[in-house]
Amino acid sequence: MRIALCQINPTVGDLAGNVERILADARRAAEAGADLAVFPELCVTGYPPQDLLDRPAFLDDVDTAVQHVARELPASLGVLVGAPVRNETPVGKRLFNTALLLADGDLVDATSKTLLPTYDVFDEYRYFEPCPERKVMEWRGLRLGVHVCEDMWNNEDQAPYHLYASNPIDELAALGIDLFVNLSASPYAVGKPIERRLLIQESCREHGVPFVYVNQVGANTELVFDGDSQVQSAEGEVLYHAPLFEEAFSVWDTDAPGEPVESARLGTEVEEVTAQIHDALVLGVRDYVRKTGDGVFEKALIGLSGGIDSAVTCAIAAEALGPDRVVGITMPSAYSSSGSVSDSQALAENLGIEFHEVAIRPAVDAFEAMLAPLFEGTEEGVAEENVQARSRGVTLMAISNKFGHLLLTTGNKSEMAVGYATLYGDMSGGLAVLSDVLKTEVYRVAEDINRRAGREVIPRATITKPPSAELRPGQVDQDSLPPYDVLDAILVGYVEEHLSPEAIARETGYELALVERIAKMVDRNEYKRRQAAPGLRVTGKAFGSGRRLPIVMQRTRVDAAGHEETVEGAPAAAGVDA
Ligand SMILES: Nc1ncnc2c1ncn2[C@@H]1O[C@H](COP(=O)(O)OP(=O)(O)OC[C@H]2O[C@@H]([n+]3cccc(C(=O)O)c3)[C@H](O)[C@@H]2O)[C@@H](O)[C@H]1O
Ligand SMILES: Nc1ncnc2c1ncn2[C@@H]1O[C@H](COP(=O)(O)OP(=O)(O)OP(=O)(O)O)[C@@H](O)[C@H]1O
Ligand SMILES: NC(=O)CC[C@H](N)C(=O)O
Repeated sequence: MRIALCQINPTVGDLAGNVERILADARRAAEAGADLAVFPELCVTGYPPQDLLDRPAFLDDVDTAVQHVARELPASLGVLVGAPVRNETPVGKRLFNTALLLADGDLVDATSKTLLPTYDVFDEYRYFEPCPERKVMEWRGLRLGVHVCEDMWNNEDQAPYHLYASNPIDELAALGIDLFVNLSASPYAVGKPIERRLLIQESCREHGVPFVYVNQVGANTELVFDGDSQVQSAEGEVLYHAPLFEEAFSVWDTDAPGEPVESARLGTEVEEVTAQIHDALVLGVRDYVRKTGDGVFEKALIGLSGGIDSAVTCAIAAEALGPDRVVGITMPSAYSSSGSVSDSQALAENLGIEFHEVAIRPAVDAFEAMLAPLFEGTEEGVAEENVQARSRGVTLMAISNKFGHLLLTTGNKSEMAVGYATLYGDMSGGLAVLSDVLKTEVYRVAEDINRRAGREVIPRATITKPPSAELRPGQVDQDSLPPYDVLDAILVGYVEEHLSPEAIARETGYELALVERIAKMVDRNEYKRRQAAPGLRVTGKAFGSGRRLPIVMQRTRVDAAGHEETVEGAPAAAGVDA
């Protein structure tokens, strides 16, 4: 049997567009002599459809879209597509997350997802009822073990579960199948390609059954899907591997399976991981701009400080959209270094983007004069510093409003973790490009950008200067933060691995007092992150919908002797110098 792997990029809610994409690949599959075309999980709606699934009219439209796909398919081609299907019984959640086998105008067979991920960014049990039974789909004489995404992920590393009670892979194999077929919508995170590779390999080897895996590609809001569709032999050798971060189409023949191919871009080396992060961010920006509204965003807008974060954000935007669709604005204040303008200008020239200078001094002076009577007798401090960041925010949002540009925010994960950003200042904007990229990784992405270009795109001075908010004379980030390699190691433990300060101090060897101070900053700045622009997720634990912590909390505990101990307080107002 010839099987087409259709790694398409659906847009959430775009039923007409998604149907068109499915039919285009179905026609291609038929032309290539395929018997079956496999598409990703929920490809008719795009993943994740979230609460669109609560709208009856949307579900009616999905049914119509599926019928249309079936009707318009090339004759005798079978397609496996993912769509939500109503649960007609009166018990349980109202929908199933289903893989539909369509051919010749009809629904031939269907099977639904059993393991519904409900952790991190996934919320499937909110909508779907788990499928209680396993079945084999027969097509063109082959017994197919069709299942949906998480159904193949019954491994102990899946937070926050131990093993699921059911194991669809083992259960399908026990029914006697010729081939596993997985329809996925599995977002990228550092480490994911290698994890998938090994998981599929384990299933193949354990059961002696080959595996066809088809994943969605493209970005939908914060999630970036890398694709990574593949075929593995019964021995767990890779026979086909789709390119990451782009649409792909390929036909694989079960009767002529071919030789093992090179395992490319697994992300086992640091440079590979950095390159993957870079590609994920580029795709994330491109698809956000392309898929939001009615193509409202002709251009992206970035405040250029001469620093590393705005430079990397800008270079990614230029790659995603083309340099003619990116606008950089430098906005010097009284405390800006001369490099803030010249390095920004050099970056703009290197990228070939539109570039303007708007001095914020008149605005800052005006605010100071306006507030002088009220602030009389007080010491200068964060309030005055933040007026600068906010004057820049107002300026950028004015430009955004006037020309309809999308303002990109530049804060990285390290800064967003500890609240090192100004609300309604540099946090103004619609999409946070780097908010899941630690500062130490931002430097690696900058080097990667220059390496790929084979020239200096990000100016060397931008990479080597000490990071500074430039909100007061001589300020550098390290006045109030530990060096970024130290900070990032602590943040990985606290944010990504959920470790206690004590465990982090033990593991890293850093002083407990330092680790506790950072942990406290992370906790206290939850309110800021809740108001932040959505960010592109590239790690297993990003700020955003996959990390839900209370804003209002007091962390206390009782020691063994029954005494109350304050662990971390969360007073009503706290800046970064907690
Ligand atoms: N729990 C809570 N719930 C709701 N609101 C809360 C709150 N705690 C404080 N607030 C409010 O938040 C305000 C404080 O937040 P905010 O006004 O942003 O100000 P804040 O966090 O105090 O200051 C911003 C800090 O970020 C640094 N910064 C700024 C800009 C760029 C960079 C950089 O290098 O990238 C660094 C800057 O040096 C400064 O230390 C308080 O005045 C209060 O109104
Ligand atoms: N002089 C400036 N001109 C234009 N934009 C600025 C300027 N200063 C700050 N910004 C904007 O505010 C963001 C936060 O800047 P800041 O310099 O305070 O911190 P940062 O996190 O070190 O960022 P960067 O590495 O980009 O400098 C910048 O990324 C930039 O978008
Ligand atoms: N859509 C899904 O079921 C995704 C969950 C899965 N573990 C993944 O990320 O690959």
